[in-house]
Amino acid sequence: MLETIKLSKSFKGKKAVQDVNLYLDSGESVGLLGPNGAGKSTTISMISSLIKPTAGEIKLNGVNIINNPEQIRRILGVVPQELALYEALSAYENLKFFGSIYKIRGNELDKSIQRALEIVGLQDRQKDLVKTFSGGMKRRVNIAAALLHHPKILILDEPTVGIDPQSRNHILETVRMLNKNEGTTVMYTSHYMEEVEQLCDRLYIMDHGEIIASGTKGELLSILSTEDTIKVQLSKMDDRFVTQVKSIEGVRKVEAANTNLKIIAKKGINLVSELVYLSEQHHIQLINFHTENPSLEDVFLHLTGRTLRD
Ligand SMILES: Nc1ncnc2c1ncn2[C@@H]1O[C@H](COP(=O)(O)OP(=O)(O)OP(=O)(O)O)[C@@H](O)[C@H]1O
Repeated sequence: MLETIKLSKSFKGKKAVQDVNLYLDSGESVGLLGPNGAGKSTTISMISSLIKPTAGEIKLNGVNIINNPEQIRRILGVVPQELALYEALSAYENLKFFGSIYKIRGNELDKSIQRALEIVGLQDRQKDLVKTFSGGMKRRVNIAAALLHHPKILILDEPTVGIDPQSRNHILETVRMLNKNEGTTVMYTSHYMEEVEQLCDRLYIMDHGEIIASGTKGELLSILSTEDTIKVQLSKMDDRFVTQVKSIEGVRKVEAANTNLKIIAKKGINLVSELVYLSEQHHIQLINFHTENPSLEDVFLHLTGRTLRD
């Protein structure tokens, strides 16, 4: 349905997005995951025709639409990261304004607004001024605005950043419902691994402007099929101990937080005896020790050497 080929963008010579190839099939829910500054918003802005790529193509059903953005605007709903609402107007009035941008008018506009408000669960607050809304409710109005023209594809740019858990769950539920029940194709960017795990059939992992991995959750996890993730709780933390753990043969990464260690190591190495030996030397007790199934966070750590929120 939608495809980017070697999509790239530089700002004043600095590369923000480079050679991004991704596709979106009809009815899919696809996640774009990456830390701050990875290039997610820039990629989405190019797909939404808000900014022009420096190079590359964006194809809608096989046709390059970079110089013909009207085609994609008709079928695309975009929920940007920044809120774009008039605080002094009611939710209904805000949506009326957005509807006029899409050139929807009269009875049809009213029906579209009521449907969108129902989807985001704000029908009973439609007459209230936006300035009385919580951050999460404002974001839900933003989502409603993107739904007014019944888009086939919905792109959401980190829609749950900085909002209360209740609104967050509401938004996740709304996106899931639109995708599963209404057949809306979804592209969802986030740096919350658990959100894309819950919502998305397929993922792209982005870092420093490039796609560094893609696939279903299972496919991405299989990248780590040669590694174990071991969590250890210590009686106290000691930097010299951590340094020595890092140097054990087969240990690939060690993360320390408070008195806990997360160790990623080659499958099959005898880590227990090494840890027991080192902990005795440093007068540290091993309080707890268990091997975990790897998560997508671990895949990201493996690929980049950093955690998603570094
Ligand atoms: N208008 C701009 N002018 C200059 N540099 C920009 C502009 N927009 C983005 N960048 C740079 O491009 C890179 C990618 O930014 P982008 O906002 O796309 O990342 P992101 O993955 O969406 O991060 P975030 O989660 O923080 O929004 C960053 O280094 C950013 O500073």
